[in-house]
Amino acid sequence: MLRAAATAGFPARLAATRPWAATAAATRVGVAGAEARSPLFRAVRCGRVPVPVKRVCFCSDDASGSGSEAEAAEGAEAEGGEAGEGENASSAIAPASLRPEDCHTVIALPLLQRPLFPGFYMPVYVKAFLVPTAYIALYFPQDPKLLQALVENSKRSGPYAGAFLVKDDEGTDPNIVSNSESESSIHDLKGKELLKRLHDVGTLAQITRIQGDLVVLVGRHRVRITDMVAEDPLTVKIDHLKELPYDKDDDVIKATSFEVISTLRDVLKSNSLWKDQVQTYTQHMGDFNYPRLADFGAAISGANKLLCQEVLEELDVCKRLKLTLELVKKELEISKLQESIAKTIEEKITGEQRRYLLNALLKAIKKELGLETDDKTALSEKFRERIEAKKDKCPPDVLQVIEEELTKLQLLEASSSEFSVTRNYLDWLTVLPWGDYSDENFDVHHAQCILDEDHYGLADVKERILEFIAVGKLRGSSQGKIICLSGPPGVGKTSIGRSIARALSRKFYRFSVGGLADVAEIKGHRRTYVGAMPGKMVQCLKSVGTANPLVLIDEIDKLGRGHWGDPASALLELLDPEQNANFLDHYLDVPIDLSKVLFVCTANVIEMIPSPLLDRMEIISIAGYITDEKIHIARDYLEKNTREASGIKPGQVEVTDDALLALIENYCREAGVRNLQKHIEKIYRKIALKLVRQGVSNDPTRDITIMEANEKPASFDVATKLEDKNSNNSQAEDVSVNLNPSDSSLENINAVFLTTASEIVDKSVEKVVVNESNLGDFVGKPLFQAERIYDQTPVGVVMGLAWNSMGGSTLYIETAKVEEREGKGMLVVTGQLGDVMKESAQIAHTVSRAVLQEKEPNNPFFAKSKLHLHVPAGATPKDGPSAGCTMITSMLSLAMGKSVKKDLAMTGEVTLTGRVLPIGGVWFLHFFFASSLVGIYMICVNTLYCFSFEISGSHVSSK
Ligand SMILES: Nc1ncnc2c1ncn2[C@@H]1O[C@H](COP(=O)(O)OP(=O)(O)OP(=O)(O)O)[C@@H](O)[C@H]1O
Repeated sequence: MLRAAATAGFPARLAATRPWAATAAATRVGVAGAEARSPLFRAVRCGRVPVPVKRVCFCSDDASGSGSEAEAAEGAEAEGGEAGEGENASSAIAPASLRPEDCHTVIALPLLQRPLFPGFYMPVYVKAFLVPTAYIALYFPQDPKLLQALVENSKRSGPYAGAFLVKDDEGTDPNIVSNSESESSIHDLKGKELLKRLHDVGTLAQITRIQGDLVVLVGRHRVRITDMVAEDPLTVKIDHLKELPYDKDDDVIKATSFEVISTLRDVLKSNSLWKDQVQTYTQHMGDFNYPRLADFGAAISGANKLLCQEVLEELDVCKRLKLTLELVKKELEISKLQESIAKTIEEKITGEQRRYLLNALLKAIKKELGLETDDKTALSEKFRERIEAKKDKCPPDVLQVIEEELTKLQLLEASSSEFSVTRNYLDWLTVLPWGDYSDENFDVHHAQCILDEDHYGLADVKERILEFIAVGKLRGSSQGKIICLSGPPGVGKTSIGRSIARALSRKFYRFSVGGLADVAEIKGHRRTYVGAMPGKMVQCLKSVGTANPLVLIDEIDKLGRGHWGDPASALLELLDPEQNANFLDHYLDVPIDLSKVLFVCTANVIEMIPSPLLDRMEIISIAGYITDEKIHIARDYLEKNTREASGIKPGQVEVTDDALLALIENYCREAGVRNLQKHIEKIYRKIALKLVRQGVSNDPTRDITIMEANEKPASFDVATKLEDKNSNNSQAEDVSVNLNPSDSSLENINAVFLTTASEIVDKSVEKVVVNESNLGDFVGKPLFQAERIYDQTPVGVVMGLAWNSMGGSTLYIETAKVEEREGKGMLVVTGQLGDVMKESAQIAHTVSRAVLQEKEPNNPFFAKSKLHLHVPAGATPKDGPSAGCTMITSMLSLAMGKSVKKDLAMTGEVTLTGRVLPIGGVWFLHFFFASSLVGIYMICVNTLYCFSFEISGSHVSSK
């Protein structure tokens, strides 16, 4: 098997990619002084063509004919001797007795990778077994017979063989390194088949040594195969080829050779690898001549084998030089590319290294100058500084924990995960406002002002808050209390919480517990968890920076029921004044005093608040607003805020009282004012668009522009302008006309002018008026229609009151007689009534009968009449017992033939004995009905009434 001679000291990689390099390494001899001796090397290094000097050449030189055979043999022996130093001397080849020119029959050696050039060495291995690695099977087939024949042949007739490049299989890319498969296939070929695969032109190679399976060849001159003599090993007849005669002084040849040398020199400059090779080769090159230069260039280039074979086959020296020039030029390009790649990579590496070094240097310098300590020390110092300021107020056990953690921090590796856990823990511990309380303001008048400033009405609520402040003033400190504001959405619970904080000069923090299911949100995670965080209360203290803030816990009635513990119980610990002086957060692991925190909770429905929590709270109910209050809130608070927020000036818009009333009655009937606020915002957005479309800009810079225009010394025809401004409102900027620099009373004129200009700006805008008639343009069609369907309620029809999701509404209860006959007394009900309401209707029927019996004992109406009771809006399901008294009144009205007052509505459950039960949420209904239907009275309040009915004139009503 065949192996490249990648000898020690020469990288195998290089041997694989540049066979000539491997050759050089295998044949390296002492090169000291070679550079100085070699004319070609000097030529290449200096860029000048040296004068050809006759000298003894290492190998035969057919082209120049210089050097005797004896000398060549001597050189070969010297080489062989040196290379084989310390090895078996019997393996050395005896000096050739036969002159190369006399050698006409040679063993043909197939070369797979590159042709052998005259004057160059090529080591080959001839092995009897297959080496599976393609990369070392470079030059020679494995063939025991061949090796034997070569040895015998060299002893018998002379140490010569023919080295011929193998042709590629058809369709094979010559640029792709052949694999061991194709190599092994060539070794299977014998005789003519092998001959067919060889290039005709090759090199007569002198076998300088055979040592074991290593055969060292040196190229002598070109030969051509003429015939086959023997098949195994393949022996061929050859013709000796000589270069065509050429003129040494021919300009083209000279110029081409100069260019080759100059290119070689350039390559040499950029490629240090080449320098080595050139040194090695040039010392054995012998005299300089053109054909040798061409061979040299081609041989050391990394060109593919076909291009090299082309050079080998070319006998015209000038053409050969040109071919070589192409190859070395390509080599130069590759060399440049190599250089740039190397440079880029080097830059990248050195850039990073440089930055690293500079950073390290900078750190060291800063440390040396005391400008910066290392990370750990800096951190510790930061934490110590923070806690130093609070040392007096901070509880001793907390100080001890901090100290321990700081010591631990110093011992930990900065890159360890525990370091970051400790650092975060210390960060939280030191940032909390230990014992840091804000000064409270117990001025009742001041608080009253603030509460009135922020909210209209709510007298009870404000009174309760003032009481709380008064107690705080007398005690000297306000105790941590839990106030719970309950009421429908949008009645101002959250905003009152904010106002209380402002009134007391406490910091305000709000968090919602609606849907909160994880106890860790309140109590924090244990520090051992990845990404652990303290609970909401600790976060609150960090964010407000004082230990006595007002904390608003929103939507407490919507607290979730968690899988990870019970949030309600956790909240209990937080809110309970008995427990919260030592509130323990899982993350912080040291007790925090929350007893000075004022907790305000909000809830829509207090029934939904867990009872242990409710037990500890002081409930303040906010019922909702009646129409009158809503108008005030809308006018004085919502409209004002919205106008400012939308950048509209007060003079540019007017929303009439009618419009506000219509808005409240037909669009925003709910208890709160959030929806009303949204509608007002909608109106103002539309007005803003309208104003901008009219070309209005409330940008203050426009006024300044006008003022600047007036600062010029100029006179102004005020009378004319005043006339003009009324006739043309869009000319605010055109006021600097009729300027007369000679006018003496400029100041006065300018003053008038400024007033005029601002008036023009104001007057140029058409005021937008929103009234009842155009309200629909701003907020769309009304959502609610008037519920009154009778101007005068007929006999058997009574207005009732009902509760719904919007708060409440009125509904009519109608009773009609279907037929009257003896024994037909019965009741039919319709109107999607639920079971409770149906039962209520039956009760009403019985009670009515009893009442009529009592009032008009002779009236047989109920005994004889089949009645139909209907509650209109049949598509809406209705249920509940509270329509009892309304139904009785309706039936009695029919029975007695007397109508009910038109402005009378009622509600209340009636027992079978005729007693009216208290109604839940009467206050609620009161507000709605009083706000929506003027003149309707409620007859049932929270006290227990005995049912009676009154007939006044032609009317009937219950009492
Ligand atoms: N009496 C009032 N005077 C002035 N503005 C009020 C009044 N009541 C409510 N508002 C305003 O109504 C808006 C809604 O109030 P807020 O958000 O406090 O309602 P809420 O009761 O907390 O509602 P929810 O239960 O949905 O949280 C706020 O802009 C608030 O300023």
